Amino acid sequence: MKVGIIMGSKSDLDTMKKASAILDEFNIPYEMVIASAHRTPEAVKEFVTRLEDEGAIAFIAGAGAAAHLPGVVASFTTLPVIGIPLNATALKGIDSLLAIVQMPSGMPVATMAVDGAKNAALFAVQIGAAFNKELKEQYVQYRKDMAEKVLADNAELQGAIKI
Ligand SMILES: Nc1c(C(=O)O)ncn1[C@@H]1O[C@H](COP(=O)(O)O)[C@@H](O)[C@H]1O
Repeated sequence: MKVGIIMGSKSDLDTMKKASAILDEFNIPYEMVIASAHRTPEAVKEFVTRLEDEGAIAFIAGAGAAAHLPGVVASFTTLPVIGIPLNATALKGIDSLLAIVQMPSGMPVATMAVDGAKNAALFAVQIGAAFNKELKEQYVQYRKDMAEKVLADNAELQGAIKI
């Protein structure tokens, strides 16, 4: 099980590292590359087709501005593509959000929130967990830990209010 992470520019790296951090947490192998549908189209095709041949389960594709990258990744694979619109221009991610979410019928890209790299990786975890019992258990535990933290935060707040 492997995930392909692709971003359009080195300037996207800080945000995209939030996706690789989650995959690290779940011990899911990944390859992360900078490749652009506009600037290096052949590299995008090579990466996507190679990872699909190697048994990848999904792609995470992040791009800002005129974000054609996730759609172009989808054109080269039948695997699920998770798109992350990135805040990279004066339009603050609205440009890339609209570019990614408005895929033509028949060519879906699962679109996350602007800069939603963490959720993109969790979505990939969910895809893997549907077919892997161990990963599902890990993800269920992740949800429990998150719920416990909210409950603990609230208990702390209630304690502070009483004082
Ligand atoms: N949207 C795309 C694509 C593409 O869609 O192929 N290639 C680069 N970019 C985006 O352009 C923004 C600015 O890139 P630079 O900082 O390199 O000028 C980045 O957010 C990148 O993802």
